[in-house]
Amino acid sequence: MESIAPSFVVSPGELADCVSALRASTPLIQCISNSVVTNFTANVLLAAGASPAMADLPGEAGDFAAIASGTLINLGTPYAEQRAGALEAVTAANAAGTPWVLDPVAVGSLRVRTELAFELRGLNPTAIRGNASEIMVLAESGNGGRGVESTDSVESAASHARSLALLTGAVVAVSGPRDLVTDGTRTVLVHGGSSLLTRVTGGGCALGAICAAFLAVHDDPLVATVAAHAFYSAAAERAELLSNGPGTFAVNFLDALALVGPQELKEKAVLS
Ligand SMILES: Nc1ncnc2c1ncn2[C@@H]1O[C@H](COP(=O)(O)OP(=O)(O)O)[C@@H](O)[C@H]1O
Ligand SMILES: Cc1ncsc1CCOP(=O)(O)O
Ligand SMILES: [Mg+2]
Repeated sequence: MESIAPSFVVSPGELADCVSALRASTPLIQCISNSVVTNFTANVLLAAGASPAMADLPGEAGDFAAIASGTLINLGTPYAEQRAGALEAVTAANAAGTPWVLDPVAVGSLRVRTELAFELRGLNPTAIRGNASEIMVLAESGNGGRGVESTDSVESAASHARSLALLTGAVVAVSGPRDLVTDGTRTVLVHGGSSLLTRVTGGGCALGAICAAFLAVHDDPLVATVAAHAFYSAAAERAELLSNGPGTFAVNFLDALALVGPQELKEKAVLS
C-alpha cells in the first residue's frame, strides 16, 4: 500500500469563504444522476444552500447546462436517453464555461457506462469524483469495485488519481475513510466524516453534486473541491453525533448540511 504525501494546504479562511459564497449565491446545479439517488441529491443540495434541477432530457439538457451554475454527470443508471442528455449537457457546459463534475459510478466491468465514462473523460471535466476503484479504472489501472462499492483503498489510488488529473486537466477526488483531492501537482487530504455515509445510498453521489455547487462559487477547482469535501465531512460528523443508525443519520445529515457555517468549517476541517 502506498502512503499518501499531501503537498498542499487550503487555508481555513478559503474554506470558510467558499461556504459563505455558496450561501450568498444559491448556485443552480443541474444534476444528470441515477434513479436511486435523485431525491436524496436534491435534498442535500437544498439543505446546503444550492438550488437543484434534475434536467437530463435530450433537447433540454444542453440548454440547461448553458444557464446552470454547475452540472453533475453521474453514471449510476445510464439509460440511453440519459446518455444522450449527458453528452448534450457536457457540450453546452464546455461552450458556456459551466463547471461540470463526472462521477463514474461502478465503472469497470459494466460495458455501457464504462464506454461512456471514457468518452466523458476526454471532454474536459472540471472535476472527476469517485471511490478508489472507480478512479483507478478511469486511470486505466484497475478492474473496478464490487458493484457501486470500492474494493481498493484511497492509498492505493493516490498515484493513479494524480496521473488521471494530469491526463485530463480535471481535479480528481477519491473518497473513502479519508478523501484525497488532487490536480496532479497539489494533493490535499480531507479527514473526518462518518462511515454512516456508506450505509445510506447516495452518500458518494450527493457529494458529487456538492462538488458541482462549490465549483460554481470559486475560481480554483482544487480549492472548491477541497471545500466541498471538508464541508460534507463536517456535516457528517455533526450528524453522526445525533444518530442511532443509517435512518436517523440521513435525516440528521440534511439538518447538519444546513447548519454547518463558515466558522465551523474554519475550526473543524482537518486537512493535511
Ligand atoms: N470509513 C469512513 N469514514 C468516514 N467517512 C467515510 C468512510 N468511508 C466513506 N466515507 C465518506 O462517505 C462518502 C462517500 O464515500 P464513498 O463511500 O467512498 O463513495 P461512493 O458511495 O461513491 O462509493 C464520502 O464523503 C467519504 O468521505
Ligand atoms: C445502489 C446504486 N445502484 C446504481 S447507482 C446506485 C447508487 C450509488 O450511490 P453511491 O455511489 O453514492 O453509494
Ligand atoms: Mg459512487
